[in-house]
Amino acid sequence: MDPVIEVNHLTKRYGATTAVDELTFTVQPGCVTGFLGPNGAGKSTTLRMIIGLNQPTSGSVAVEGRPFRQRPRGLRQVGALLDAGDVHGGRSAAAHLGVLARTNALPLRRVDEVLAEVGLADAARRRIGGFSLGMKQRLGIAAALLGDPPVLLFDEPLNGLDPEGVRWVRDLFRRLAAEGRTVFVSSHLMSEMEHTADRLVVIGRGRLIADEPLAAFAARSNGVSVRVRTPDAAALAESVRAAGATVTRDGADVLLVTGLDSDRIGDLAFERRLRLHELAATTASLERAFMELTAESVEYATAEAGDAR
Ligand SMILES: Nc1ncnc2c1ncn2[C@@H]1O[C@H](COP(=O)(O)OP(=O)(O)OP(=O)(O)O)[C@@H](O)[C@H]1O
Repeated sequence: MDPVIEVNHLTKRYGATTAVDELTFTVQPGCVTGFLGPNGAGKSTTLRMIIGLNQPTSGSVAVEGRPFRQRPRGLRQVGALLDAGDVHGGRSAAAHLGVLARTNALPLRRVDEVLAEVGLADAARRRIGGFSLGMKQRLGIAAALLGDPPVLLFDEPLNGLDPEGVRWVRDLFRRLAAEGRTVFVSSHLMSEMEHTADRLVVIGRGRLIADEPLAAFAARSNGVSVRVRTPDAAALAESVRAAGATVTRDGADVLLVTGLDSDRIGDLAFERRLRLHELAATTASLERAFMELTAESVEYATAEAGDAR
């Protein structure tokens, strides 16, 4: 499938600060892509350039093959939640969305539809000023959905949501992706992305660190482990060792495997007709992969700054 968002050698400088540095990646439709990086890595700046709110210093961005324009059909092409706090507190939720619908030539019935979709139907007439951060996030998501767009960008959408809200957002993103839309979601926390994203674009200091499926990202890190529960532990341990992995036994039926990803372990078990009762990359290892890889980028950036002197 053709990529929907194409970021090509994108660079943004603010004076001496290079916020985004020669970034190149693509985002595909039909899946949730996480845009991950530590604070200040350049995620918001990149998202703003994708929708034309910031101009690149150099490089380019295309959405569905050409630079994105807000008008005339912007909200029908791309919906974005960039800053949930950036709303007029004196307006009601319905009035806020009503203004957006009118100024973008969208049918007013969409206002009630999206408010219902994000669970704010009962709060439609309340002033936004009295909303919790979680409700503002829901309202921002409603605004992104207003034009029923094929492309959706969300900057830190899980901020301020309670656990029920987080689950709801994850389900919503999955559904939007299953409908064939392009869903690009930023976060600075791997723990938020590991149950949300299918693919990851990871950046550090404005530079690309990884662009791959979540499982491949986990497997790249040294020391990443996959937890396997199997009644055939001894036989499976032998097979994965033979394939080059390191195995630690954790009780009678649990193996912790490093050096092979879960896809490969599952395939090996299938080939040897060994039973798997559980197969999961461990949470800590994904977080560790992220920390290791972003730490490397920081060292790299520092070394390079030294070279330039
Ligand atoms: N308008 C601006 N003027 C000057 N510097 C800026 C501006 N916007 C961003 N920056 C700088 O660019 C870098 C990247 O910022 P950006 O907000 O894009 O990062 P981020 O990954 O979204 O981080 P966070 O998760 O903290 O929002 C930071 O060093 C930031 O201070």
